[in-house]
Amino acid sequence: MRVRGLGKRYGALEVFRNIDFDVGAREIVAIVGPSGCGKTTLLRCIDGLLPHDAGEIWVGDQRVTEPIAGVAMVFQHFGLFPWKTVYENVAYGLRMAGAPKAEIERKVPEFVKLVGLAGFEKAFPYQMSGGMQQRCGLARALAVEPNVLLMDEPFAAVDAQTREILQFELVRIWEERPTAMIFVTHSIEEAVLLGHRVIVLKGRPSSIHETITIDLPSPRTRDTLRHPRFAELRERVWNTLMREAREAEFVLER
Ligand SMILES: Nc1ncnc2c1ncn2[C@@H]1O[C@H](COP(=O)(O)OP(=O)(O)OP(=O)(O)O)[C@@H](O)[C@H]1O
Repeated sequence: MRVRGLGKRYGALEVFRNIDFDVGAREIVAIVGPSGCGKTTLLRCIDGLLPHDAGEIWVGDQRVTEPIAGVAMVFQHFGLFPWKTVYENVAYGLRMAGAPKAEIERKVPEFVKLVGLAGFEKAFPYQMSGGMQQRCGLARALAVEPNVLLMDEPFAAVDAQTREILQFELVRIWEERPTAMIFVTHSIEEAVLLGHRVIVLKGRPSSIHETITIDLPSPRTRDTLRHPRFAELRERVWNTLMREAREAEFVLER
């Protein structure tokens, strides 16, 4: 997918401008930036949920001007229907995409299993931990087999231990089902651990300040965290961000 010259404003507030980047079909691009720089807004534009004011978004040969089937989103607060079971939540995305009944019946168990929720098909969100709910959110997004998967701080609402488990689960799942992925996070460590490239947004209105290639071996594992290059790259992103953060007096999670 590609984004060219993208700009967005909310009335008088210009959020970002001149955003240009590509995401390869098997690439994870992480986006970091100070709070309020427009990361969620950018994802919602790419999802077609929000109109953009300038530029273009292309998924394959399809221009995004409204929600399209090839793009799926995983939300920070899971975005599950509380009155629907795991099975029904995962089926929902497929139903919305117009999938026939037989396909839904085949795919839901497949993707529930892929995210490690087999046996929980009949559970409701309130009966599950945050981590399990996010696995369900991931299954729902993946079941439509999107060309682009958008992740908006997907692990921010779970505890630190669960977050670490889910990060490596995501690596495992992505290795099985690679897609283009845009991963928004406040955590520099998470961006470097998961991303093949990290985009740093800055300024008001924000734009891309730097794109850092994460040349760490894949698949990423817990050993990646101890790789000397990991520390170097984390410092590089940190320094880039903190320079901006100090200027703007933002506080960032390291
Ligand atoms: N619907 C809206 N109407 C008006 N302004 C908005 C709206 N949504 C967001 N904003 C503003 O646009 C800017 C970007 O918001 P956005 O949530 O995209 O930033 P973010 O980088 O995702 O923030 P955070 O890291 O805190 O989640 C902020 O100044 C925010 O207050």
